Amino acid sequence: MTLSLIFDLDGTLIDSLPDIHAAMNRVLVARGSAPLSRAQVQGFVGKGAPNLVARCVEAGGDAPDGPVYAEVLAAFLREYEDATGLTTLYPGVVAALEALSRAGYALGLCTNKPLAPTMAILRHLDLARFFPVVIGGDSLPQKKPDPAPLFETQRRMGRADMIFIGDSEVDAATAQAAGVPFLLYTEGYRKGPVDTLPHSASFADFKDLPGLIAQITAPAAP
Ligand SMILES: O=C(O)COP(=O)(O)O
Ligand SMILES: [Mg+2]
Repeated sequence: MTLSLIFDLDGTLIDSLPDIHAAMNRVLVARGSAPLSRAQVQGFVGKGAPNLVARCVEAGGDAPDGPVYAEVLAAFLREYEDATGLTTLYPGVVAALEALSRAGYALGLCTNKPLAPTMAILRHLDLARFFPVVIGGDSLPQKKPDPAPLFETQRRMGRADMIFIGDSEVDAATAQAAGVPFLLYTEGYRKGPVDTLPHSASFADFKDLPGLIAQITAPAAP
């Protein structure tokens, strides 16, 4: 078995939005700015913490690249680094990861979330044991949708082929740029309809994932 299964994190394995939203609002309110709604913050998740902060600062009427941005980014990274209490696993994730590792697939993680909070949440939810290779949003100069983080995850895993599994437009674009199959989890933070994202197959329940992967990797009938 030479296949790597590389997973996105936010909106794919975990519902981290409640912690991201709460941490961001603690920072904004402490500065005297208005808090943002959960829907607003959800719309800004996917391209990493610097983009999230730029969009939140902009929503409050400040320049997305000025001194307010720099202060809010530093404060958010501090505030979010170990914010795990409101984050939950999507149903069936652990059983699916156990089944896939038992089946011999190598599992890796490629997220735009910075590495420190990524490792904190993986440990908190006991997911770290599944992922010997983890690439975060600040591990390389490039972030998804640049394919470089995906290729680096695969390189460190030392396997020839990969399937990428994620929830968002950014993940679909990353897989497309890398030229690899993409499985779309439909219950995460996607912005548009499922059929607007290029994908090989989609699933709404992790109990269906092992079967879907077996189907995709099965040799074609003669
Ligand atoms: O932190 C983000 O913006 C998104 O993280 P993800 O790549 O795990 O979805
Ligand atoms: Mg995601």
